[in-house]
Amino acid sequence: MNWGIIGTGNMGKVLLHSLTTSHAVEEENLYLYNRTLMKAYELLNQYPNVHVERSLTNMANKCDVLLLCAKPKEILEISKKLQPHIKKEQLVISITSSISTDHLDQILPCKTARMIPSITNQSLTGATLLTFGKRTNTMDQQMIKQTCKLFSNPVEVNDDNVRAASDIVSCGPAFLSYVLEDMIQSVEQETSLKREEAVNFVETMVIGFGRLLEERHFSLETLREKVMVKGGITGVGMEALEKEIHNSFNQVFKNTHQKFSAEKEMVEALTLEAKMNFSG
Ligand SMILES: NC(=O)c1ccc[n+]([C@@H]2O[C@H](COP(=O)([O-])OP(=O)(O)OC[C@H]3O[C@@H](n4cnc5c(N)ncnc54)[C@H](OP(=O)(O)O)[C@@H]3O)[C@@H](O)[C@H]2O)c1
Repeated sequence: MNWGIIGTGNMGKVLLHSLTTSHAVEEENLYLYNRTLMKAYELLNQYPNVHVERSLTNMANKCDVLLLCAKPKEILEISKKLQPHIKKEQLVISITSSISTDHLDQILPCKTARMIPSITNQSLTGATLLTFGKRTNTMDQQMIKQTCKLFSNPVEVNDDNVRAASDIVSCGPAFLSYVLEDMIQSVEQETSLKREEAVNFVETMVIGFGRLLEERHFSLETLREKVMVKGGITGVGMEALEKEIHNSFNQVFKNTHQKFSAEKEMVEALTLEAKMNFSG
């Protein structure tokens, strides 16, 4: 089975890495296409046996599964261009929350799915969020799940929960990095610890923290309880933290959902326009 990655930016590259290193797809069965073709050709240095194609038509002709790894508006443009070349048994997958399988179904005559990756998939961990289009059958769904299982923990999500789940799974690593960077900045301002040492301590701590959770030694709650002696040193630190950051993620999720609604409105309008052009 041949897989294609259309768009070799951040996420296209993460998926290229996770699909090949997990052997979910062998390099010989992977096809790449990017708007700026040179960037796709450059990937041959790292992945010498993948194929780079010069057009979307070639991608449609050669691949059974196509991953659309671009921004929402770009995905719609790509889908419109693919439309005349796609057959009903092919599978086209959106990797972005605001392009649902219903949107793709309105433009394309084939099977569709949504597969939202996370940067954590690069190290063959973390979740992928899956939604299956109405034209997929059980075999298609099993095939996608089994493929994702080789580099992640696949979880099915519906349209109502997709944004909240993506906020944690996909945006979460950026949010947590920010919080940890803030910890480093504060320790540098308030103590004699040098930045380089602080970075090293934080990175080592986070890797150990992840491993404790992975090995199921603690839940988040029991871990916190274990470390924090109330009235002890962690306890007084926690008092300050509770005052400063408690509930601060509420606004984060309000913002992401507001942007998501605006993006969905834009996608709805452009999908309708594309549909009318095809039928007219
Ligand atoms: N970042 C994350 O952790 C994450 C996680 C899950 C989902 N996502 C979603 O993934 C999507 C892509 O994000 P990204 O960070 O990978 O974006 P990105 O780095 O900007 O990559 C987009 C790629 O698509 C290419 N492209 C655009 N239009 C094209 C066309 N018509 N034909 C072929 N290639 C085209 C671009 O080519 P050029 O080289 O010419 O610009 C670029 O390489 C976004 O919708 C985002 O919401 C991101």
